Amino acid sequence: MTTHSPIFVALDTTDVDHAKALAQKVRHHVGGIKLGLEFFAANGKPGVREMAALGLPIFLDLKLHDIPNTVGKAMHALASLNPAIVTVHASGGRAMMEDAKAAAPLGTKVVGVTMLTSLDQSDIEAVGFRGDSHAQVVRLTELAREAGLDGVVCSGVEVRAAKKIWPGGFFVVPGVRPVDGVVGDQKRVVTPRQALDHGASVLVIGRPITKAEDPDVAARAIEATL
Ligand SMILES: O=c1ccn([C@@H]2O[C@H](COP(=O)(O)O)[C@@H](O)[C@H]2O)c(=O)[nH]1
Repeated sequence: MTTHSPIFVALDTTDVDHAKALAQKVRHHVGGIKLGLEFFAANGKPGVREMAALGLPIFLDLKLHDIPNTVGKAMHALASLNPAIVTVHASGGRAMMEDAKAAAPLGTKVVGVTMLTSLDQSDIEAVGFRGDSHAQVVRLTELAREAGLDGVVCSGVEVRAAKKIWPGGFFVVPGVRPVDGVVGDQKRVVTPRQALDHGASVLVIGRPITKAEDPDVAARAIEATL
């Protein structure tokens, strides 16, 4: 790892060369790179290998969500990439998370997405979940812990509550925006400093860095607030 920064920069692009160029620009201010569905759908495992060759830890944010057998097999197929972190949806249930963890390489942290940071209270009600975001995150954090996962993904609004019930858990927080940053499609948002103060282990930050006029300057400015 180049630095001990808690920032994983989300490289949401289909273009490997663009992803590599961004990673090279910000590499001294981030602790790793996050590749998601957009990147993986376009470039698959060869693309991930190209990114891994840069020498930064890889967070594969594929949010696996299917029956236990399918997720276990998918995780097995990803194992050769040795990612630092992989996501599954905690709402896939305990057996699914158990099979995901069992199929993951030893050094890979498997974390459960509790409630997407792009959802607010009205969205939760529309999909039929009960309670507010805290209730949803705490319930799924308990389930993820029982299933043997390493931690969860939640917003900075709930991370304190999640950490309270799982002090040894690993907490990934997206939906992070610098003061006055453009919020976009995120709905439960905190600043990088607040996320860390509330218990985040890792901050996922995409557009505030990747869409900045100078991504290196943006990453450096965010790092300076931590
Ligand atoms: O609840 C979640 C889970 C994952 N994400 C991912 O994080 C980044 C955030 O990007 P920004 O540009 O900083 O908004 C993105 O890759 C999402 O897929 C999330 O936002 N919320």
